[in-house]
Amino acid sequence: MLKLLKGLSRYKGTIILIFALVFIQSLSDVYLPNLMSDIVDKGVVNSDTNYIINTGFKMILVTIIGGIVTVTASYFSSKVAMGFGRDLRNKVFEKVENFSLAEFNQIGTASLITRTTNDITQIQQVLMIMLRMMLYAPMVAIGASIMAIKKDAKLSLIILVAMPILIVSIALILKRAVPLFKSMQKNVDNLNRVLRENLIGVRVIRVFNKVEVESKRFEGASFNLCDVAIKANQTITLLMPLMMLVINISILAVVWFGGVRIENGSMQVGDLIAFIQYLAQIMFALMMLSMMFVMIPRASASATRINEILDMNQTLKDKEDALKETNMKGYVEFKNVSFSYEKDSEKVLSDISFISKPGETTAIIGGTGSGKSTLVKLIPRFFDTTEGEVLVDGVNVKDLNANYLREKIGYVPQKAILFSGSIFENLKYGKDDASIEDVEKAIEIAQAKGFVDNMENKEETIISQGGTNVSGGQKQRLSIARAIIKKPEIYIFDDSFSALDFKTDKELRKSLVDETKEATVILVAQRVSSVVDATRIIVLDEGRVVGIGTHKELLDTCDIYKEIVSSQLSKEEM
Ligand SMILES: Nc1ncnc2c1ncn2[C@@H]1O[C@H](COP(=O)(O)OP(=O)(O)OP(=O)(O)O)[C@@H](O)[C@H]1O
Repeated sequence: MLKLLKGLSRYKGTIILIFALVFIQSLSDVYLPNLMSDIVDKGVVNSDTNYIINTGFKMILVTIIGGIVTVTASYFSSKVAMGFGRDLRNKVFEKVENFSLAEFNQIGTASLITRTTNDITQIQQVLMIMLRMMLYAPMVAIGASIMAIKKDAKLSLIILVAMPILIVSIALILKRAVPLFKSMQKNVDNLNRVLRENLIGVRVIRVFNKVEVESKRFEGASFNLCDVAIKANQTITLLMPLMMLVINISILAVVWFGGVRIENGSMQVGDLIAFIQYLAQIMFALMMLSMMFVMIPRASASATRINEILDMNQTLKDKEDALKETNMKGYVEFKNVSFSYEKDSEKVLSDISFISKPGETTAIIGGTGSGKSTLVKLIPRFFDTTEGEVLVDGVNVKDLNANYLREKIGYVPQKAILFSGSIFENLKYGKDDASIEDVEKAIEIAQAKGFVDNMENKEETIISQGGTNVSGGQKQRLSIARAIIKKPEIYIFDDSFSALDFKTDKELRKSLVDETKEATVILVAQRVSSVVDATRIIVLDEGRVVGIGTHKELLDTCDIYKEIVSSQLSKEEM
């Protein structure tokens, strides 16, 4: 937590101001009972109305000052806490944006969302209270103790007895509550995960009639969180009655012994009234401190979770001398590349080597799970190779600046992703300064013109969140258009034509020929018709290259390719 709080340094001035205000607030709070006792002992006892009025005005003045500084301190502490939360959220977001897919896998999307929202809110809340109470509570406890001793040292022995009882009870309650609060965060994570899966998979859940099963799963996660939250809060609510009991018994003792001392003439009535107020102040200060101690461990659990993200070793970080320039354009080379998703786990790709030059199309075909998508993901460096090298323009992608590398690539993922916003905005993702003409041209090449023109607002039509208001094939064509508009040196189509009908697939490939003639095209496909014209076809089987060549060559040399082809084409077509 302390490590995170270092980020507060930019608010140093405001924090000093808050502490100064809180200092004045505590002085005014401790001073008020003293004035009260003066009114009774000097004003009421001597029937001195002037003294009562003057001191009364003084009390009003001190109260007004106290009120103003309290409100101002609250205002500034909220400002600092919210600003700090905003900075931290941005920092976490920036870090996550640069995560490799492996790091996403490691923490999980649901947990990343909880950490960026709920966990940071915990820290914000505790910070706001800390800024106000960290100084105020000890100041009031010490100030009120000194004043109480000054009023009557012997009666202060009651405080000496009550305080340890209170402190031990608080400590016992916290010992039980803190682990419960820590586990609450884990349960929030779990609830988010289940909710997210349910929202994304709602159609599948309905069609498989699993609504009830999923409701139960959600209920389970929800009840778990509820149980822990109830237990934690039940434990904490014990604090209040317990403290009130100790405070009230102490007040009773003070009134009892104070009464005896007044009768003896060793104490004045006003002092007794002030003493009771000081006692209450001390006890409430302790209560505030204990509340802070409840919140700090919960926030520190959140801080640990946030630090986990901030400290994460970014495996795909750019080297300091990463290149931002190359002599060649659009060359892709795999040199004995092997890859496994996790250390020591089975290889998903083994010993892959090939070269693809501008003007050439390299198609990758193979059964499901044979490693096709994994292979193309190594080119924009979503992952690093386990063995061997991936070279772009003759340079190992590890030595290239990531932005520079990705600027060269137009990547169309297997699962088309569109963002909420207009079609125009979505396509401009490929090129910031794209004109409407650029967009229209890209739409035409991607065979999307037909359906875009039929939409009421054409390119200005709004795509809803997750692209749910366009069909799978339309989404694919728009994401192809987004890559085309970029005019990249390297096109990567990861099974990007799978949702298109044969006719559109054919027309799209035809129109792409012209557009991509100076670029390198790497194309993953399941359909033979999509790969027959490729310069070279790589046949993958369980991560290994079992054939490489043109359609004709492979028909003669590669049995697996022959099998794939014969399952899709008639003898005449072959
Ligand atoms: N993020 C990941 N973490 C761990 N393993 C993965 C991950 N992604 C894929 N794999 C595994 O890697 C292997 C190859 O997957 P890949 O997606 O590259 O296959 P593919 O040939 O593209 O399949 P498909 O044609 O079905 O899309 C599979 O066995 C898969 O289980």
